[in-house]
Amino acid sequence: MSAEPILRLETLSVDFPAPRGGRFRVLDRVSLEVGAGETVGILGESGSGKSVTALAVMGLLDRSAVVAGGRILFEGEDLLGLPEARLRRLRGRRLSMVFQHPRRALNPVRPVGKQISDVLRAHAGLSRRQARDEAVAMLAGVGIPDPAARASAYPHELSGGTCQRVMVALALACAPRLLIADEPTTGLDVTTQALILDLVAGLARERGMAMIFITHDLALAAERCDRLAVMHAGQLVETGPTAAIVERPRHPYTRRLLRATPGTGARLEDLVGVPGLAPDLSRADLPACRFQERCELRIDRCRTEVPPLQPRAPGHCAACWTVAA
Ligand SMILES: Nc1ncnc2c1ncn2[C@@H]1O[C@H](COP(=O)(O)OP(=O)(O)OP(=O)(O)O)[C@@H](O)[C@H]1O
Repeated sequence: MSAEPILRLETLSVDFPAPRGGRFRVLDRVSLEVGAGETVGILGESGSGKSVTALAVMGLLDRSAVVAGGRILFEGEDLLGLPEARLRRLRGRRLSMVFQHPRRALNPVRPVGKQISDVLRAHAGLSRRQARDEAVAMLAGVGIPDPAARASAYPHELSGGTCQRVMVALALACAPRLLIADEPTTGLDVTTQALILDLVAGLARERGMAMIFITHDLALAAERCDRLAVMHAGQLVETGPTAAIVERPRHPYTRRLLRATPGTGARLEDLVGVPGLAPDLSRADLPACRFQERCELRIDRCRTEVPPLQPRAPGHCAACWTVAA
């Protein structure tokens, strides 16, 4: 990775109000780096904290969330505590996100071409005409046929796949330094999925953009990402180069995930290989390693002391008391 990563999360912790009063920790000291031109896949079961991590970076966490500690360094600047106006300027210009549900993320009462030209005008200072032409060119760039006509369509007039392409065009409109794609192809057919992922990967390579790819689909992440970060119940348990993790996973949870993944398209929740449920994060007696109760290798220490993320091979770290190297 280049000397200075585009994004560096340092021991980021996020709490939400607990149903019975107090707070519970949904992100527990998460540290992660993403370099220029690099795609990092964040993997984990539902509720493991992938979206909360993404929303924290974007400054779009629910108002009830409390950032309990850590830093979010974007190009060296801590995003936490930045005034909202400055964050808003960063979003869409240097930081962008493709959401899980494009129809919900797009403005339903504005034609899609206008939504893209709004971004171009606000952030790149283009004239109305330049922005309109550029928006049509961007729709063509994401493979939408007859882009000039589609530019004046409203989201409800377009298919799910086309809306997702519009989201990608919107997210890339101002050539961000970091793109976060949260399950960007959920609900799309395999062909459209591959087209969209190829498109984003191509642009990322071309522009040296950093990318975070959030998914449940381990096989897809293995195919698309340079590095992987595996999360379980709000804790980052393993991170490293994709090939190293796939060939020799160190954390017992990652090993189970790999054993449970027969091939591309398999979704973790469909599989039986990871026994037990992730713990209820609002429980008062949560073990220090949140995988402890599901782990066949557990020792007493796992209940009381959080294992640090430690290097096991170059660039490959795992947080576990029981794996030696
Ligand atoms: N607004 C909120 N209020 C309370 N708890 C929340 C809120 N948003 C998320 N959480 C909790 O934070 C935890 C992490 O959720 P998150 O959405 O990040 O998981 P995820 O890994 O992205 O899951 P999925 O794959 O299902 O999207 C979960 O326990 C979830 O219930």
